Amino acid sequence: MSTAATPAQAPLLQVRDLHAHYGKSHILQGVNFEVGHNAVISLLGRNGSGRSTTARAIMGLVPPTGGQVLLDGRDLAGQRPFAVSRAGIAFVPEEREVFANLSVDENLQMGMQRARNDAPQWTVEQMFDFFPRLKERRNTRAGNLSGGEQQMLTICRSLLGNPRLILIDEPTEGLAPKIVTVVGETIQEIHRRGVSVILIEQKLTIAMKISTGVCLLGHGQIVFSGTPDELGENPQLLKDWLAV
Ligand SMILES: Nc1ncnc2c1ncn2[C@@H]1O[C@H](COP(=O)(O)OP(=O)(O)OP(=O)(O)O)[C@@H](O)[C@H]1O
Repeated sequence: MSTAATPAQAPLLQVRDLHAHYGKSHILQGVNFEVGHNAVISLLGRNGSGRSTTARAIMGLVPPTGGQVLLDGRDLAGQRPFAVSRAGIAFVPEEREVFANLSVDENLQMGMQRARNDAPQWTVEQMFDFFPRLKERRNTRAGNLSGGEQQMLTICRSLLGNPRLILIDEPTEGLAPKIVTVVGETIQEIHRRGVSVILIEQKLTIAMKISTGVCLLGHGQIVFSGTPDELGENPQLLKDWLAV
């Protein structure tokens, strides 16, 4: 009996030679990286290195001027943000996105309604388990929440949409250390549930702890891809491309 080798599974997301401009400024100059199924990839780099622009170009919020964004082999580059989100990529932007006039509960219901057609993977009660503070404030208008609470709510609403990949831009920016830990644990739980994550993060410690892979962005290109351990063994990289 022949024992044909099983073909290796293609990555969930392949970003290939991605370019983006703001006016005449050529910000992304051929970004290449991959995100596997069930991976947490941290995108690291100095301020202004193009991490947010990479996220926005993947989401179609900045139209790419070249390259591909392949989700399971299907090119999403140049599609509208709504289509990218329907295809299974959710975005949690740095500036928290909540419906300010709706309660916490109503915001979460909105997330459920925007879920892709697959069997729902998450419930509102689970969101409250992640962030009990949101449960306490479930009847509060989202506009009256603190910045950290709004961040939690934005993550929960995105998850309820049933994404295959969630892109989170600087989730811990401006949060108290205790909340930073909770956000880190939540990302680990998202990962355990089989959803891949791209994490844009300034705090190297948390990125190194929870990521399966790290990519360093410099001058609009990926200058290093590897495991957190490989990056940790290369202090010169950290010196050259991160402010550490
Ligand atoms: N809307 C915009 N119009 C023009 N230039 C922009 C715009 N947004 C970002 N830039 C410029 O593009 C470059 C990359 O910015 P980007 O926000 O992607 O960087 P970043 O790595 O996410 O850093 P930061 O956390 O500081 O935003 C920077 O030089 C920035 O000034």
